Amino acid sequence: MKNIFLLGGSGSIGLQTLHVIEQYPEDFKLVGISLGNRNHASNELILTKHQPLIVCLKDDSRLGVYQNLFPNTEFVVGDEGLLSLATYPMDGLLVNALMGSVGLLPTIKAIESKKNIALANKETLVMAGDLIRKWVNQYGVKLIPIDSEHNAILQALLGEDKDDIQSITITASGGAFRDLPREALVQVTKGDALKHPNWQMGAKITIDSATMMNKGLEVIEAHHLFELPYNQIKTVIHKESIIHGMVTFKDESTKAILGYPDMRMPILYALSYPRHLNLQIKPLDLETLGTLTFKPMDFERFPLLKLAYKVGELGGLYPTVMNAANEKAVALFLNNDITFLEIEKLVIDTVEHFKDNIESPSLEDILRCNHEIYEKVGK
Ligand SMILES: NC(=O)C1=CN([C@@H]2O[C@H](COP(=O)(O)OP(=O)(O)OC[C@H]3O[C@@H](n4cnc5c(N)ncnc54)[C@H](OP(=O)(O)O)[C@@H]3O)[C@@H](O)[C@H]2O)C=CC1
Ligand SMILES: CC(=O)[C@@H](O)[C@H](O)COP(=O)(O)O
Ligand SMILES: [Mn+2]
Repeated sequence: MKNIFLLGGSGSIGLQTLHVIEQYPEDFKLVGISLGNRNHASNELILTKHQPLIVCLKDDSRLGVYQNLFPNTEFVVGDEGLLSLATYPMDGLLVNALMGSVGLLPTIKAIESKKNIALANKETLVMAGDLIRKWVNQYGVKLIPIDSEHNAILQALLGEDKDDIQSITITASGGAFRDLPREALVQVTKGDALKHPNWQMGAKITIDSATMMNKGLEVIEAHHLFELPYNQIKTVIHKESIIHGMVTFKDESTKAILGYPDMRMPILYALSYPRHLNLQIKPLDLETLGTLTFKPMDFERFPLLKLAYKVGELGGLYPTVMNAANEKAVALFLNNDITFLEIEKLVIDTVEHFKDNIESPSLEDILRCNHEIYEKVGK
């Protein structure tokens, strides 16, 4: 039985993780969870069903209500509460399904408390990939990606020698506006941008997908996960999202992992790694699948992906700057404060004006930079 600590339990990945856990009562036990404020009825159902030992609430607005309903559960609150959950003194796997930079510190604290990590929160690796890799090695824990492309590449790499890799390829659906030229982006709305063609996901990543920032974050995430230079990390538009990731070896043979777009597959693999357990989802049927299509990535059409490669190469605080600017710009867009194209502009301008890079920043440098950029962008 594996103990599971789930951060971001009320979100898209969080709820799908719960769905997976519920299919395997003999294998996984939810012992800790963090929950937001979106749906209290759903939160109460989760707590009734799983009876976790510790629960982190986003704020204390309904703390008393929860404490009365679940007197045997320990409740903690806010950012400090996330750290208490991450460091809970019990072995287990921490699933980080938080959205954004808030995910970084709990990941680090969980590593220090020797928990294995199943990581959906890609922002963690974008901001502090070098430090995370160092701590993962130092504390001897596993870091397993949930992000579908990286999870697929992890599967394709199992049993292979890193020296035999020629390149890895991350596929991109193209997002909500993949068929629109740049000129048409002037008039797109929030509602349009939130319509992802293939995946049902949280709002922030859905917008990142429409700007192609998501692929940029994923390229940096892959650099840290697989310890590959950026010229060995490729992206291609694959609008069906059936192939999630590929590894090409030096002899030109290529391994690809396929499946319908359903996050329960990579989530289960991250929970059961390196085993593949039964999963009751739509079986892949090649006969009805039809044609799989591929288009070269257009870096002029998607300048944020081009920026991410540049920022990744520059290293230091640059990925944190890009990530913080993007997180703020997307929040402003979702709040109807800026237009879709202003997301790109804010992110590019912020990176261009940044002059205080540090080659090997400490965690404190990264957190301070993240906070300063987030506060400054859009002001
Ligand atoms: N959704 C997907 O299919 C995929 C997601 N990812 C990555 O996984 C992560 C989560 O994505 P997704 O599930 O879509 O996002 P959601 O927005 O659906 O869920 C995010 C979760 O984090 C919680 N949260 C956000 N901010 C805070 C905070 N400050 N304090 C405490 N809790 C907080 C939310 O609470 P609340 O309920 O209140 O909003 C929610 O539980 C992201 O990094 C994303 O890039 C990667 C691949 C696929
Ligand atoms: C499901 C998943 O892993 C997302 O990160 C997905 O990749 C988003 O789709 P895009 O390919 O459009 O970015
Ligand atoms: Mn992905």
